[in-house]
Amino acid sequence: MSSDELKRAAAQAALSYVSEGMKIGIGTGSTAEAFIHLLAERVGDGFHVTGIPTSERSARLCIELGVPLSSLDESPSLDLAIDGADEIDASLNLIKGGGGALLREKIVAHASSRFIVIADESKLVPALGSFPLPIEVNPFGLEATRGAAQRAYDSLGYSGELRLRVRDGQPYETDGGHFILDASFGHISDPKALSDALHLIPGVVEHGLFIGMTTVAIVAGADGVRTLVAAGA
Ligand SMILES: O=C[C@H](O)[C@H](O)[C@H](O)COP(=O)(O)O
Repeated sequence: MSSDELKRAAAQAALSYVSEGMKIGIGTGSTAEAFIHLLAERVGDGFHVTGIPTSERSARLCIELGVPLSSLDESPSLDLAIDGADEIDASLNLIKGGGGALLREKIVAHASSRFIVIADESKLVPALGSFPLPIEVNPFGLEATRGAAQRAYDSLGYSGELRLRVRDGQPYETDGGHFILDASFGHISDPKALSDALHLIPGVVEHGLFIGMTTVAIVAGADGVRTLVAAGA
C-alpha cells in the first residue's frame, strides 16, 4: 500500500468514531485531508455533522466539499477532534505542526472530549525528536525569543539548532500571524520538562509537543489498521 492509501485507511477507520449530530474538530495536513474527503462523502449521503477546522486550509477544503462548519466560539465544546501527527511515541505523545497549524490544532484538541490521531505507521517512533519540533513564536522580539529558546535547550542538556521556517524567501506565517522556529535537537528525553521550559518564554506562543492529549491513535501499516489506546483513556 502507498503512503496515501495508508493515510486513507487510517482516516476511514476514524469515521467509525463519528456519530450523527456530532461537533468535531478537523485537523490539518495530508492525513486530515484524507479524512475530510471521506467525511464529505458521508455528508453527501445525508449524515449530519458540524466541523470546526484547525486551519484556513482545512476550512477551504471543507467548504469546497460541502462539510458544514462552525467556529470554536460558536461551539466551544467538541465531541471529538481528528488530526494527523508528525511523530507518535509509545505513550501516544506527539510532535505536530509540520504543516504550521499546531496552535489551532492544540486549542481544538483541548476543547474536545476525545482526541483521535490518524497516521500511517511511519509516524510511530520509539522517542520523539527526529522530526524538528515546531515552536510558534510572536514575530516581535524574534531574536530574543530564539535566544531564550536556545538557552532553554542548553540548560536541559540538548545540543542542536533553531531554524526560522521560511517560505518563498519570507518567514513562514501561521494562520495566527506568528512565525515558526523548527528545533532540531535530536531525541527528546523528557517531553514534559521541555514543554514546561518553552512555555516559560514570553515570546513562545505554543509548541508542537502534544503531551497526554491523545485518546486513541489509529495507525495504518502493511499489516492492517491498529488502534492504540492511551493509558487511562
Ligand atoms: O501542522 C500540521 C499538523 O500538525 C499535521 O497534522 C502534521 O504535520 C501531519 O501532517 P501529515 O498528515 O501531512 O503528515
